[in-house]
Amino acid sequence: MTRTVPQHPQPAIAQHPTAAGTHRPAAQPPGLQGDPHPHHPPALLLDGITKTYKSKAGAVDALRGVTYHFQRGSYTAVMGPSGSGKSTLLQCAAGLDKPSTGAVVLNGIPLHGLNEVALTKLRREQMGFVFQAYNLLPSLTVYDNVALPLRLTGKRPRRTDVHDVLRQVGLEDKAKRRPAELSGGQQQRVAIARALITQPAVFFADEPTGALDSTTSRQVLELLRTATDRSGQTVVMVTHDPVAAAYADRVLFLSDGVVAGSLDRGTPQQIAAAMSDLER
Ligand SMILES: Nc1ncnc2c1ncn2[C@@H]1O[C@H](COP(=O)(O)OP(=O)(O)OP(=O)(O)O)[C@@H](O)[C@H]1O
Repeated sequence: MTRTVPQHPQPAIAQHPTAAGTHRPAAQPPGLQGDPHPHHPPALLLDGITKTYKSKAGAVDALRGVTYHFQRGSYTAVMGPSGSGKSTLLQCAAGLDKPSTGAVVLNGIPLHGLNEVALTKLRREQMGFVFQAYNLLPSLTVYDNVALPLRLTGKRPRRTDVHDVLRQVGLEDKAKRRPAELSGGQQQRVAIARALITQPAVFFADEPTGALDSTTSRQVLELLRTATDRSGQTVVMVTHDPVAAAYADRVLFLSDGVVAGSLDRGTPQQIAAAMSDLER
């Protein structure tokens, strides 16, 4: 894939003309649809997804037609103003919520064709989750927290595999501790080890560094970077932080429920400038 680094003060992102100030579902131009590959299915395909939340206060169109190909081994940050649909996109992409229309296809498997049991199985086997709340089980040791996803899929975790992922996140010596005995950054690294153990095709990360200081944030972001560079895994990460987003190959900007633009290999400064253009 050719990467271009736009030089500010040129426009940092190519904005889609219908993205702002309109509530019509907008067909995205091909340039904003990721990188369709003629021979390999993308790790994750969002195909024209919309999401409308209905409540007593009325309907909210959180996503208004998003088509995007996340290629295998890519690391994509999703950014956008508050309320632009980032969390909704992640929830739909990970099968935690259903789009109102459109399809989500993971490794060639359409999620809408699966019942709850099959969806849960696919999620456990092919997706890894790293969220701001670490969601570790407090009564289990670090070792058992990391081994849990394998146990849930009925596999017997091999000690060497658990120790191997703990070593990757630099916590081999903490295997017998409980989460409450670790710092926030260490807990997040346990959460990453737990996501790594099943070797998922796609990692979904929602503000993974939101609660961390800059040193531990860097460690966590580098671990996700390594997952793509060494193992060809795919990362989709929602973040508000331009420094975190700069670890990605590409930043995808959402605005008002549509893809408003993208920026490849941007520096934190370029990403921040693009964000403020979007919020203007
Ligand atoms: N369960 C829900 N019921 C009704 N409306 C919702 C629900 N969840 C989200 N929304 C609305 O959908 C829109 C998109 O929300 P979403 O949480 O996806 O945005 P976001 O970009 O992740 O925002 P933030 O950066 O503030 O977390 C917002 O207008 C929000 O109010």
